[in-house]
Amino acid sequence: MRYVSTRGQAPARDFSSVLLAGLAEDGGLFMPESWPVFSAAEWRALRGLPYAELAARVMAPFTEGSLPGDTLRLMTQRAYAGFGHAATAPLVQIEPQIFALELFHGPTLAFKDMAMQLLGQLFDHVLAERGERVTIVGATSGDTGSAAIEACRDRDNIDVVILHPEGRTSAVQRRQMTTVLSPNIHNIALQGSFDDCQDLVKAMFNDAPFRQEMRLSAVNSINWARIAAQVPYYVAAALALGAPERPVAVAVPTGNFGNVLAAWVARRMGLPIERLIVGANRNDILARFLASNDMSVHGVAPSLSPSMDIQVSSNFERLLFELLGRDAAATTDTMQRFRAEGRMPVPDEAWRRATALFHGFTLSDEGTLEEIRRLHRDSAYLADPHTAIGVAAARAHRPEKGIPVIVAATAHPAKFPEAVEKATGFRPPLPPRMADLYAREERFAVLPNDLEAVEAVVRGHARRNSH
Ligand SMILES: Cc1ncc(COP(=O)(O)O)c(C=O)c1O
Ligand SMILES: N[C@@H](CCOP(=O)(O)O)C(=O)O
Repeated sequence: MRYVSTRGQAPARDFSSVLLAGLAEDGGLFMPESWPVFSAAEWRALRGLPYAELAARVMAPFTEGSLPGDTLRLMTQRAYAGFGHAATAPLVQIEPQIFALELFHGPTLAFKDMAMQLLGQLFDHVLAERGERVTIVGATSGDTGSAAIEACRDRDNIDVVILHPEGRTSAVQRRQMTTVLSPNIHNIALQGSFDDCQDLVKAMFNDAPFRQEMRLSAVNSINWARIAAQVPYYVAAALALGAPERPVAVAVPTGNFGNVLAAWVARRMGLPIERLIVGANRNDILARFLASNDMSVHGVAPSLSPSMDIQVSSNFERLLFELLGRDAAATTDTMQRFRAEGRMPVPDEAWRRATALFHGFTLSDEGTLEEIRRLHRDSAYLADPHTAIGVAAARAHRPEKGIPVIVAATAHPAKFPEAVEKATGFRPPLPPRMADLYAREERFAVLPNDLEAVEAVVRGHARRNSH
């Protein structure tokens, strides 16, 4: 499989090169040159397979030409071996028609592990094969950072620098990152929002000499490998609920638009997903876009679902590219105007095409607490604030009877104990292996929102590269 940039000015690349590059050299995001489509018989053949096997088969078209099928299979087996649930991503019915797809049984208790554990394997393999090393720079609103750190800690050929917005993650999320004292792991608490962190990461990639010198690589969902590794769980869930004979809907608590885009990709591959429901907190730019074609940035406001405190959703560019008929020049122009004016001018017919499939929903903090309370009371289900928004979104946009809704349950409630306790009176405990999290030493640097300052710190850490 070859990949092209949404901005049309970077050379096409294979999967391994896309993995290492992260962002395309022209500032765009990589997309498959064409979409693989599975037939109904091919979907049926995946039904009931162990998750690692299913994941390898679903991802195979994306890695074709870069990785032999057996190598990929070995990696998926290793990636999911350490998960805390035999089903890897179990599907739990929480009310009529609504099912939680629990994606939080990995080492850091959030859905990011589903892709990141595999990315760790992929980086190992490709870097060893090429005899190269990389400096990973990542932005996190709380979960990507710890999942990346967990997947890449103690690697000789990878340095990891993660930027999180100072004071805007939960304490558990922050400590999961900052208490990892491995020599190749570095945390920066940025005086700004997640959007500022993500802007700085992109700015480092767009600084060509710096990017080259540091051999930068990405673990955010700007990296296509992240999206590809998030497709299989939608396939597994849909098959379990009767696909390909029976259509399903998918509801996703959304921030950077990566997780819901992965569901869109599954649909593009022929999985019968009837609708995609996008849940938002008060940072509701995507819901506003879907309701009235208003994609304007209002500034990031803190909420009880901090991982979704995002206004500029990177992966929207991938959908835009498709909505504009893969017109890279129009995509570039639209993205540049968005950056310059803070408002994205999406043509009306493209917006209508989006709204035929995507439905938006916004929930306040009070609504989120009420939803956590309701799920606990009526379904004996303990949801974290992000998952609660997904469930409320599913209920608000529930399709006709007979079409089940898969809700991406994106984090374990123990990552957000204060919110869950406030709603239910019950404080979910961390698993025993994390019981001493609050007693562990933390290490991180606090930096202003300034590219030069951040690049200096990255350079300092990546200097190990030349030894
Ligand atoms: C717990 C949780 N839920 C939802 C989201 C939003 O997912 P996405 O950024 O893929 O839209 C995130 C962060 O990405 C998250 O960590
Ligand atoms: N919510 C994320 C933000 C980054 O998203 P990503 O999927 O692009 O890595 C987080 O928790 O860090």
